[in-house]
Amino acid sequence: MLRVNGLYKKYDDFEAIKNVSLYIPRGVVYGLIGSNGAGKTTLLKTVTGIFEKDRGTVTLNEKEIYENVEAKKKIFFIADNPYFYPGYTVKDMANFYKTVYETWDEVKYERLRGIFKIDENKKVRNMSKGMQKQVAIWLGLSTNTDVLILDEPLDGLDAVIRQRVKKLIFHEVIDRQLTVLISSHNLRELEDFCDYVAILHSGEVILEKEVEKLKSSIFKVEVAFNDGMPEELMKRIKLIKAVQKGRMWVLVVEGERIEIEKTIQSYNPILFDIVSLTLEEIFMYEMEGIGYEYENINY
Ligand SMILES: Nc1ncnc2c1ncn2[C@@H]1O[C@H](COP(=O)(O)OP(=O)(O)OP(=O)(O)O)[C@@H](O)[C@H]1O
Repeated sequence: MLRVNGLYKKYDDFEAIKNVSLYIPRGVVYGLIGSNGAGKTTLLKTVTGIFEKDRGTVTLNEKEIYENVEAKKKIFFIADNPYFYPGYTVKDMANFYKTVYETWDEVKYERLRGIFKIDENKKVRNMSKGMQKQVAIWLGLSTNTDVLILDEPLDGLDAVIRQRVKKLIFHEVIDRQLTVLISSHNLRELEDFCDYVAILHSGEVILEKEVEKLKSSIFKVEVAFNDGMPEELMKRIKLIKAVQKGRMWVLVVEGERIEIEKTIQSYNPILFDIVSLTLEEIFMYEMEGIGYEYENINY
């Protein structure tokens, strides 16, 4: 598993990463969300050892990654603007990675060639940005490393390719317990893809949660009663937010769905509906709860 503990990274006097700790178990997809300038790229490049850290530890299976060639061979990093050697074709890059990563899987490379449908004899730098991203993902998956770290890999890819890439990565997670750390601006993009999500804001992790737990622990309720909202009910449920719209109340409630239903139904509402929230809505309410102005964060 990948563990980041008390990580700090400065650019001169500017502290871009402040005391970040993450625990990423093997075989999960871990999403890192943050607005422009939140520190995602800095964090990922510091985790992979491209940038030197100022403080803290980053370990893979309890072994420090910094200046540890063996540990680094288990990780493949796809940058937001992936680097390719000048004049190199996809095939040339593949041959280069073959010499670096002992885990390189030629059969997978060939299989993915059929999926991405990109000419392996074309110079990568002459390709469009989206195609270059696809090449990076194609090569990254072919290295067959234990860990794949991706900085906004889906940006610049069209909707069909985005789904295809997600599916390919997902299969690797299921089939061989690949561990994925992926950054994005977009909660909606990662909603159906991640097991865990963390929000980075001004270099700090302000929220980290397991997606399934989150989604099964917070609900939106629309409810109305003949004689108004019973005061006692408000005390019996864990209320995050309550908004009155005429006779109807919209409540955001934390807890088990069945328990919430049972409690509210016991007051004989004349209207009652309970729905799950999107990840974006959950984060919005959670962050309001811890005092962050979500609107100002603008993910
Ligand atoms: N080389 C650098 N020198 C000085 N400051 C830097 C450098 N690189 C990044 N920063 C600053 O560090 C902060 C975090 O930048 P970073 O690129 O890590 O954010 P990000 O979350 O990846 O942003 P984006 O979503 O826009 O790519 C920003 O305030 C940025 O201006």
